[in-house]
Amino acid sequence: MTVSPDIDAPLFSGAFGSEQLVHLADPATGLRAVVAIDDTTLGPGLGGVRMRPYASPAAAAEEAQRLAAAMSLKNALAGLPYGGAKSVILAGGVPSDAAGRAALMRRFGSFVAGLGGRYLPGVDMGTTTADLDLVAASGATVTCNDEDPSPWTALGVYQAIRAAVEHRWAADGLRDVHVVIQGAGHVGAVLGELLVDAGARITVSDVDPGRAAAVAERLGGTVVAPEGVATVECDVFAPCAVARVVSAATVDGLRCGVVAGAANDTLEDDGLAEDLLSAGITYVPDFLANAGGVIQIHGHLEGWETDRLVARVGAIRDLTREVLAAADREGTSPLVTARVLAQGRIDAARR
Ligand SMILES: NC(=O)c1ccc[n+]([C@@H]2O[C@H](COP(=O)([O-])OP(=O)(O)OC[C@H]3O[C@@H](n4cnc5c(N)ncnc54)[C@H](O)[C@@H]3O)[C@@H](O)[C@H]2O)c1
Repeated sequence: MTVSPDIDAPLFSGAFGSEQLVHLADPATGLRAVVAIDDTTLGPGLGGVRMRPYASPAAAAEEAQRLAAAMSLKNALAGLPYGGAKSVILAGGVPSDAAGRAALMRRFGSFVAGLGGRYLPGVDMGTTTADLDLVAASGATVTCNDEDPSPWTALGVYQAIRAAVEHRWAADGLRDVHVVIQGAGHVGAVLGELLVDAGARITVSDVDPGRAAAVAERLGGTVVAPEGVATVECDVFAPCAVARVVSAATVDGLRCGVVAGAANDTLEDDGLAEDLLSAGITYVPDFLANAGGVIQIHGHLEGWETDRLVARVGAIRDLTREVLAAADREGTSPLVTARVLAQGRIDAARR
């Protein structure tokens, strides 16, 4: 039998890396989307809907898969009953008018409903709670609600920073600790408040200079230009803006003792965790530090009181301490330790 090269050729490197990879297309509304369900061992795949331009459909699928895999680790490490998933909508085909966008979101919702609850979508970069209401109107179960999870994400990052500072310098609290916050948005601005309330000193950077200035003025911090943010001498660098801030090009320029922030995909590749270790920089894995938002989503679905939510998000501090101590003992990077812990929980549930 001859196999057609077209059939035999791999689609792209990670084509079979997810439990389920679904390509959605609806020419009538302009919808082109990919849903990556990474793993549902612990429960339905929880993860946001991202909408942005992609260079190619393969690039969109690869991003969905990579982000979905990170969601599996995040949910498992946080002890939540969810697997990991993510979807991306290719912005190139999305109509610019409100009615066209609404029709596309409804169609996306009907596709997601057809997955039978295996995927629980929420808000992510480029989508809003209004979009997700339309997705829900088509029968899909969605996880977002009117409460913005960002303050809870900020609280989790704050707890991770506290733990990392205590671990790194055997310090008691954050008094006079200098934290550089990249991104004065929903998470960064609240994180700044928590840090300053705890006695820390902050430097803020944002590509929107007005936003950085407003936060710095309100909290008594200073502003640094976006180009220079990663090389400021400080105790803690907190990336709360874009992905892949720590890269082969930037890692040698870092002048901090700790990297801990909200941005997903902080490291350009996993090997950089070893470089940070060799440079004596304590790295808190992003999927550990930024889990406050998914904990809030779960708490909302379960009807938790605020006290319970504060305690669960606060537990990120203990977990960070455990991960950093175990990494030291094992002589590995915290990324490896956190990943092994999260994967171990998934594997144990699978048995
Ligand atoms: N919001 C959440 O609950 C949550 C949860 C998990 C992870 N995250 C991640 O945390 C990060 C921040 O989330 P957010 O909700 O605060 O986003 P946001 O859009 O509200 O804020 C991001 C800010 O970063 C700024 N920015 C963009 N590029 C920049 C650059 N190169 N240098 C400096 N500033 C830059 C933007 O102008 C904006 O003010 C994102 O990477 C997001 O994926 C957020």
